[in-house]
Amino acid sequence: MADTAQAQELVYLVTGGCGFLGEHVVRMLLQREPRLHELRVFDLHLGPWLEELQTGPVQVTAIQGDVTQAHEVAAAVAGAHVVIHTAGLVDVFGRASSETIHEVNVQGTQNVIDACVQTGTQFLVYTSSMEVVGPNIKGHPFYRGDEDTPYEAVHKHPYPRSKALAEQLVLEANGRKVRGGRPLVTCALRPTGIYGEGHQIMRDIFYQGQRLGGRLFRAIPASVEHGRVYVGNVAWMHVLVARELQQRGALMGGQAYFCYDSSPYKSYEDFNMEILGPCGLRLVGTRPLLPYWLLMFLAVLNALLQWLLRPLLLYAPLLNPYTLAMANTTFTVSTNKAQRHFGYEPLFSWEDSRTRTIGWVRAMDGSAP
Ligand SMILES: NC(=O)C1=CN([C@@H]2O[C@H](COP(=O)(O)OP(=O)(O)OC[C@H]3O[C@@H](n4cnc5c(N)ncnc54)[C@H](O)[C@@H]3O)[C@@H](O)[C@H]2O)C=CC1
Ligand SMILES: C[C@H](CCCC(C)(C)O)[C@H]1CC[C@H]2[C@@H]3[C@H](O)CC4=CC(=O)CC[C@]4(C)[C@H]3CC[C@]12C
Repeated sequence: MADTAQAQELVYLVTGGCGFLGEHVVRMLLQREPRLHELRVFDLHLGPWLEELQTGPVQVTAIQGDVTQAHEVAAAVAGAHVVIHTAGLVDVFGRASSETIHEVNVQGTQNVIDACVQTGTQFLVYTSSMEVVGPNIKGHPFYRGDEDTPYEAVHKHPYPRSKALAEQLVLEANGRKVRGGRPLVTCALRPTGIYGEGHQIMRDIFYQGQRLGGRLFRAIPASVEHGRVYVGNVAWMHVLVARELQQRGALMGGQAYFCYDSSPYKSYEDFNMEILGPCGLRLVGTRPLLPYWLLMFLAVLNALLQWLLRPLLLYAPLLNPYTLAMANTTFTVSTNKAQRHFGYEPLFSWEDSRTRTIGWVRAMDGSAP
């Protein structure tokens, strides 16, 4: 818990604070932000675990609310010094309509910016995504790139399009005068594929492997590298950015930073096996068992089935043309911008990150739905 010897004066708001990343940000703030007086956790769905946080020295205020409702956002933001905006609709599987994704990710973000301006909150950290850059639908590799690497970003899918628009809104809002006359200071963090305790897709793939008798079948060439970053390090980066933005606004305001750590560069499936292998799963095949054209055919079939079945039920498998293209395109980051601008070093080594995630998966063993 926070070091109570330091003055506890700050009020933070975390939107989406009950999500996968949001929960880690909330817990990290309580452990590593000694100046915290009140932590507001805003989410559409509040988690029961918030109850156990009420006993510490920091006042934890749970706010059930919707970022698409401007008045709810303004009420939550009023009086906060810092907003960490992680709330978002993460959907690349066709569960939600493109209008809903836009409403939550873009209009929701605009509401957060407006609320900061109206109520006088000066510091805003936005959880963006690697997807604001790529991979693009042309399959161009982004190999060990940084924030300045030129890349043809083409956003056809509603999720990356919404994240790119929202990031642009946040970065362009830097410098706007908030109530009281001070400038708004904003920045954006761009995680690559996050993994760690609570990762829903890892959970789904683990259960899928168990149903298949402890096996997964290789679909992606091992040569395709996919950037991954541990959730604890992403949360730590948010805490650090929020703190340093208050001191180094001139340097950091209006900037975007990739989230990175020492997790190895591997294909999506080989990386998952670093975690799922020690949990009893095996990846069958050194090469994809099905040719790419057949996988694409199945992906298109899934998309067609999704469309046909929509009036009756929601069919949203992992494989669709977009996820196949993503998994098949190299996208890895190599940068030290966060270290240069605000002294970021990963809090968790790769070994720690892996061990913690393996422990979480093992604890699920036997509880398959
Ligand atoms: N999971 C990943 O690999 C990556 C995630 N991100 C970004 O990180 C952020 C958090 O993502 P995750 O934790 O993975 O997703 P998540 O789905 O676990 O968390 C999102 C949270 O936002 C809340 N939320 C959704 N709509 C809301 C609304 N209208 N009003 C209030 N709250 C709402 C949800 O209830 C949920 O608790 C998102 O902005 C996402 O775009 C970025 C890069 C990678
Ligand atoms: C689900 C995909 C893997 C499917 C493998 C297949 C086709 C054989 O069944 C995942 C591959 C890449 C993932 C995405 C990537 O890590 C970047 C992301 C960033 C975000 O902001 C949100 C999550 C995601 C879109 C992530 C989603 C799962 C994959 C598409």
